[in-house]
Amino acid sequence: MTSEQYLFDPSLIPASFQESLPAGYHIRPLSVLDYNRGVLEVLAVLTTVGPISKEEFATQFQYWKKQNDTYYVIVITDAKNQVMAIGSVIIERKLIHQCGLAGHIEDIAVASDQQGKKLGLHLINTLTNIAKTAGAYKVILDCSIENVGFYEKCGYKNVGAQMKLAF
Ligand SMILES: CC(=O)SCCNC(=O)CCNC(=O)[C@H](O)C(C)(C)COP(=O)(O)OP(=O)(O)OC[C@H]1O[C@@H](n2cnc3c(N)ncnc32)[C@H](O)[C@@H]1OP(=O)(O)O
Repeated sequence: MTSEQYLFDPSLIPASFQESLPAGYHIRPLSVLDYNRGVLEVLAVLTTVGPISKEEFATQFQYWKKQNDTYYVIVITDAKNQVMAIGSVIIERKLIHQCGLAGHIEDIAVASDQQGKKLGLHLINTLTNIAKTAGAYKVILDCSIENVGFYEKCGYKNVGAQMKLAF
């Protein structure tokens, strides 16, 4: 039997983050097998996902995996290993701050029927810790006005404006 392929080493998520989750839930790196565990359906609570084949999912997963130390996508699963929540932090390598690292939190989604159980808070705490452990000097994110209160509960501060040019 081959072992499951994760996006990054699961030991980068400290046991204490696991232990503080509500009973029956598990937090771990994205797996290539999560395609069949509802990961795209969870992301659809955030925005349009579009049709993505199993092959396209695997290709994206392998691309992320090859960019070592850059893409950290985590999921929270239930007791049946079905995906209930997902989030990412991308580690940017800068020139400023002496070639400093900045974490960018992206694409946070908790399944509609799982919201309000602190899964979002656990995602953000875990992603923030991953960025800190990687050596980032800051973590930033964009969100709607409606979600500012959530991120404040996670310890983040509202410090500016978001600019966008959509194509
Ligand atoms: C960078 C980005 O991706 S921004 C996009 C974020 N994602 C979305 O908007 C998709 C749809 N929404 C969701 O997936 C979820 O509702 C999330 C991620 C916003 C929140 O996740 P949840 O698991 O429901 O929140 P969680 O239970 O962890 O809440 C933690 C605290 O924040 C509060 N909170 C949750 N959502 C909000 C909100 N929109 N505004 C104000 N406070 C909030 C909760 O009441 C809780 O407070 P408490 O500690 O006083 O009880």
